[in-house]
Amino acid sequence: MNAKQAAGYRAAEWVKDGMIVGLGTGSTAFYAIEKIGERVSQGLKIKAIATSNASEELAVKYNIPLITAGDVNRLDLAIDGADEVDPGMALIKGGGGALLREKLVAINSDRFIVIADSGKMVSHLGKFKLPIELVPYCYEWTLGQLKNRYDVAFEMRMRDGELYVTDNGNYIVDGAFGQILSPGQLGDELKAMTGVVEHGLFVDIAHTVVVGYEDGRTEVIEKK
Ligand SMILES: O=C(CO)[C@H](O)[C@H](O)COP(=O)(O)O
Repeated sequence: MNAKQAAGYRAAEWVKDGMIVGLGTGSTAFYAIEKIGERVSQGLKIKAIATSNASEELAVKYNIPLITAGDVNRLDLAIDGADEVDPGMALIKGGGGALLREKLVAINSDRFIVIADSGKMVSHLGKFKLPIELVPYCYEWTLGQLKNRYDVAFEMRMRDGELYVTDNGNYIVDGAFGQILSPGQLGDELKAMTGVVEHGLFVDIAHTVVVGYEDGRTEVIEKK
């Protein structure tokens, strides 16, 4: 068992019969989905909503019944990975490009459980480049605004030589902020910029962090 698997499997224990569950995206969320799928095959009765096309495919593969947002008002639980987690449980997410759907699912869940290998735990956010989702229309102007406002390197995310396109049809720019001292303030500023759809700072959203270690141990940290 590796650290991501340990965290994902442990978080899957929170899922109970009758719950509506948000399924995260990425290599750690994969293990949570795998374990939930195993429990569904043993009779667990839940419904789920996926945060990306990739996670939806996994849910289908594991016969996890899926719903859409129109079917429910809120979720009982969401389980998702993170790229960085600070001591106050603020996160950087979006390394896998699913930040918008992930944030929508997380903020509409009664409990948001973050699953992370111990290497994701940091004293300050920002070493991991912050993903920012942009509307494709005139994105060059939005990028220009970002560059004018912040003295950091911004790089449009690419895939196979083309601009990376999210499941929502948007672009992503990654910002090398270095050390983010006020994630809430930076998040508010980014959100206020026309052309920015969403950013990967998740502040005051997580309720629980499950940290996985390489020897298979896990540690559960609850919000104070
Ligand atoms: O935010 C995400 C996807 O948008 C992921 O949760 C994050 O990138 C962590 O991924 P992994 O578990 O593969 O390290």
